[in-house]
Amino acid sequence: MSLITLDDVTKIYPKGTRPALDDITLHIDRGDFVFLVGASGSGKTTLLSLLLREEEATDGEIRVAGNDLRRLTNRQVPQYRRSIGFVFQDYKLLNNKTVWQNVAFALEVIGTSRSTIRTLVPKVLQTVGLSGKEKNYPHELSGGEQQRVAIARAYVNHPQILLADEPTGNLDPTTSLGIMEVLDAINRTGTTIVMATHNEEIVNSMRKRVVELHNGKIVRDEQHGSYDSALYFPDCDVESKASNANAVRTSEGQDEVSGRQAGTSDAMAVEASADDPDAKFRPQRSASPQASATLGVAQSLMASENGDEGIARLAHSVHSGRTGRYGEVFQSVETTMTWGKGLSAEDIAAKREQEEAYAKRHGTNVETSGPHSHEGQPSDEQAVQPQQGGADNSRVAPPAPPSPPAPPMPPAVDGEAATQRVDGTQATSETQDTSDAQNTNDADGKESQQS
Ligand SMILES: Nc1ncnc2c1ncn2[C@@H]1O[C@H](COP(=O)(O)OP(=O)(O)OP(=O)(O)O)[C@@H](O)[C@H]1O
Repeated sequence: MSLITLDDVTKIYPKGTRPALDDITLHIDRGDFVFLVGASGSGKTTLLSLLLREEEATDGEIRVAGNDLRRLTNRQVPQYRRSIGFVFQDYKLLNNKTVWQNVAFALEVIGTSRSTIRTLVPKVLQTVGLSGKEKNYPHELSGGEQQRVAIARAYVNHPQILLADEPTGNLDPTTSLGIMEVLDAINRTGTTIVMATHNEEIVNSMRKRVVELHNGKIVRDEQHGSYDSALYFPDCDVESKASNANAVRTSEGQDEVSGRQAGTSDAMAVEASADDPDAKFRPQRSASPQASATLGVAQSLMASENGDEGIARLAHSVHSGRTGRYGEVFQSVETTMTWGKGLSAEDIAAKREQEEAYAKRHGTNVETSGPHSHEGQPSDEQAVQPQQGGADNSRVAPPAPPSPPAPPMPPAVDGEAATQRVDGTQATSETQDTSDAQNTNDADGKESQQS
């Protein structure tokens, strides 16, 4: 029996002019990874809201993990939501709490003992690559790091279902890759993931099940599916980038179809071996089943040879600069400046000065020459630059890119980008003892407690 079933479900909002969901039927099995795709307004968020029981269906039956959501009383809803992790596009962290406190809070509200919290929080933070950031506040983190906190908070209770609404929507391709690695590893422990996204690069690389919505109806439900965002974002700028990207692909002789087929069978092999995905990583000693699961994810993340083909493809795609139509258009200023190298605005400015001085000395053009521009490769200095405060703290070593793109020359350093960086010099977190996390109040946190 499926873990999630929607049968003939319709949702009409009170002020809606048409059904947001129109008689949809969808069954999702335990352990599935499902991408919900479709144009803006097609009903993706509505579907997730119904599963989270934030909204109620106008018609039809929804069952989640044995719960008939029509029969759930309002008093039972909070308890129900605790069995589901939820990750939002805009993170929804508690800004007045540290990383540790944000994650611990999710456990406190369900009455987890302090000792279990002390065991679980560091493990889940390790899982998402945030060890060392425990005392930072959300404003001291990059977008990718904030999303990792949100995932840690959603996953710390090891829910059987994790719903994610555009979790990479605000992130650059490199950072998104790190987030997908975490979600993929979580999925491999058996957690069912339903993720709404517009990011075709992710969908096409991961080749999971794809459910496509259009005007509230399911128009496609495909195993190992793909997605063409140009259908939904037919902007001319995007279109021209798309044709350029396709030209690059063709000239490189990349066989999309055969690649896809190979990937499909690989993906199937991964799924076939997923009957007991925890087995390989099961820890010898652990405080609880939750701790085991969390540690399992951490171990699978660190054992890169266990990474699945979808992530490898995504890493290859991102690192070779094929960031896709949507990705290119939505690259953040921060990424454009650093190309995911984790360089601070100050570092970039210094590097720029260095290059200009070099060009002046040698009478060459700064765009085409300089100490760090040989053959279009990033300099060694850039490559080994510590990731302090960088967009992606993942410990996962993605497959080596065959030929990394030259880092784009940075535009003038602006204050906005500078403030997005985490430079680790903030004093606020230093005064906060980690143990305070266990003494957090809940009054102010209720507003955004996830799930
Ligand atoms: N609270 C609401 N009241 C009335 N109409 C709503 C409400 N929320 C969503 N809708 C409508 O329901 C439809 C589906 O919206 P939904 O947010 O589910 O789409 P979506 O696919 O998630 O879009 P996006 O990709 O932009 O997030 C849209 O027509 C939207 O305007």
